[in-house]
Formats: sequence, C-alpha cells, structure tokens
Amino acid sequence: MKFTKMHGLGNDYVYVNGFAEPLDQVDLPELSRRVSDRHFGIGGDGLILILPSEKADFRMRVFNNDGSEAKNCGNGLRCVSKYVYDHGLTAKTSFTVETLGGIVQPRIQTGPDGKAALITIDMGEPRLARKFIPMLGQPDEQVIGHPLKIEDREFTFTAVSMGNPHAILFFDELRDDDVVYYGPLIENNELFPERTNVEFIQVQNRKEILFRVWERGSGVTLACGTGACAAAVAGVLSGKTDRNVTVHLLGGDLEIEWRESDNHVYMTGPATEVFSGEYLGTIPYLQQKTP
Ligand SMILES: N[C@@H](CCC[C@H](N)C(=O)O)C(=O)O
Repeated sequence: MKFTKMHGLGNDYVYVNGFAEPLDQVDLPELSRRVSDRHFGIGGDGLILILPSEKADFRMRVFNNDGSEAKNCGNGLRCVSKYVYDHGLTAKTSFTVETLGGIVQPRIQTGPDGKAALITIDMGEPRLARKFIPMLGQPDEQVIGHPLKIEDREFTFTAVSMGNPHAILFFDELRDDDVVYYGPLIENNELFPERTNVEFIQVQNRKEILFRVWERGSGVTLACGTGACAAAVAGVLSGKTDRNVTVHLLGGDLEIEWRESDNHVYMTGPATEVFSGEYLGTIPYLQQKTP
C-alpha cells in the first residue's frame, strides 16, 4: 500500500490515496492502529484517507491512532487540500471536501514553486447546542463556562462542535502536566457519550492565545485545527478574545476568524508533505462473511 506522510503544524498522519489504493475490504481501524505505531509502523497521530465523493469534489475519512473514526480534522483538511492540488487530482484552488461532520470548502494560495503553500478552510458554522457536541443534559442548551469537578480540581469549560467535539478550558498559565493528567479524564468524562477532545488555553491578549490539546483517540498532539477553531469560538463566547485570533500551538501558528457576516469559522495555515513510501506490513482485511 502506497502512502504519503504529511503534517499540519506537527499533527502528523499517514495519508492514503483511495483513488489509487483498493481499500474496500480493509479493516481501517486496525490499519490505523498499525500504521500509526511510531515503533512498529510508519508513525503518526492517525490515518487519513483521500476518497472520491458523491456530494463534493473529494471525501476525507479520519482515524485516530486508537482506531476510532473522527468526524473532522482541521489539520487533515489542509493536508488533503495540498495533496489533491500538488498531486494533480484537481487544478482548482477552491473546491469542496466531504467529511462525516459536513462539507467544507478549502481555498489554496500557491507558493513560488506553484505548490499549495497556505490553505484557508471555510469550516462552516460552529455547533453549540449540547445535542450537537454531543453532551448530556438539556439538548438545546449551550454550554459556556460550565463547572466541572475532576478529583481535587474545579474547572470551567465551554463546549463547541466543529463537526467533532471540543471541551475548551481557560487557564491563567498552561502546565503540560495538567494536559497529560486531566486530558484523558475529561476526554472520558460521563458528560460526553462520544468522548471529547480537550483544549487547554491561555489568553495572551484579545488577538492571541496559547494552545495545548489532548485529542480524543490520539492523546497529546502538537496541533489540532478543529480545536483551534473551537478555542477561538469559545474565546468570543466567553468575552475573552476578538473574532480574529492567532493561535500559538506547539507545532506553530494558525490564524482563525469567526466571521460575523456568515457565522462561519475560517482557519488559515500551512500543510507539509514529508515523504512517500510503500507500507510493507500486513494489511488487516475484514472477515469475509461465510454464506
Ligand atoms: N487533529 C485533528 C482532529 C482529529 C480528530 C479528533 N482527535 C477527534 O477524535 O475528533 C484536527 O486537526 O482537527
């Protein structure tokens, strides 16, 4: 199986071109676990498939490194956009991509070499009601500054869906130990029936925030695009930041705008192709049903 290793600000995935590789009978959750392994596989935060779509120009499927399938991935969308443009799957600099969380619209700015350099994704509208996160409780209620007690600590969080769930917590000062300890406890808290991504945010000023993440199904990653969008939305909802913010992630910066005129969130940042190769490990196939 041919693959391409790409990252968006260090959030790295193994990308497989489903236009060329037959994936119908493949056990994709198991394949993701195998290829993501940083010692026995290729290494990555998960597996992303670039596929044909009946509803859009392309379709993206995202698997975390624990094998769970996610409904969206912001860094993945920028990498998929770069892949389809640089590899000649499209000549358009603006197109549509279907995800399980909805259809989004990337726009590519090319560099001096003619390749995709900076990509802006129209991520659509954030979804704020509990039923969209999903989160237990009154289905139509928004969750802004909600108390959450975990063991000895009292937190408050804001819940935002960017197609996938995010719980955003604001701190005076970020501590990596908190991300590693409280991240998995909040990810698996009973409030979130489908688990959640967890963002740890420090506001620097109204236009800049520091960002750490514990990703559902992948743990600590260097960046999370949907998480950066969700954090920007949470910053506005809680009155802490403006609608345009620079998000400083461990792997670099993203520019996020939550536009008032259309209520859409726009994410701008780079995408990087690192190497291509052929996976020689065993491909896990689905069990054939016996008649
Ligand atoms: N890294 C991604 C998000 C990947 C999926 C997430 N872990 C989930 O399960 O929802 C991003 O850049 O948005």
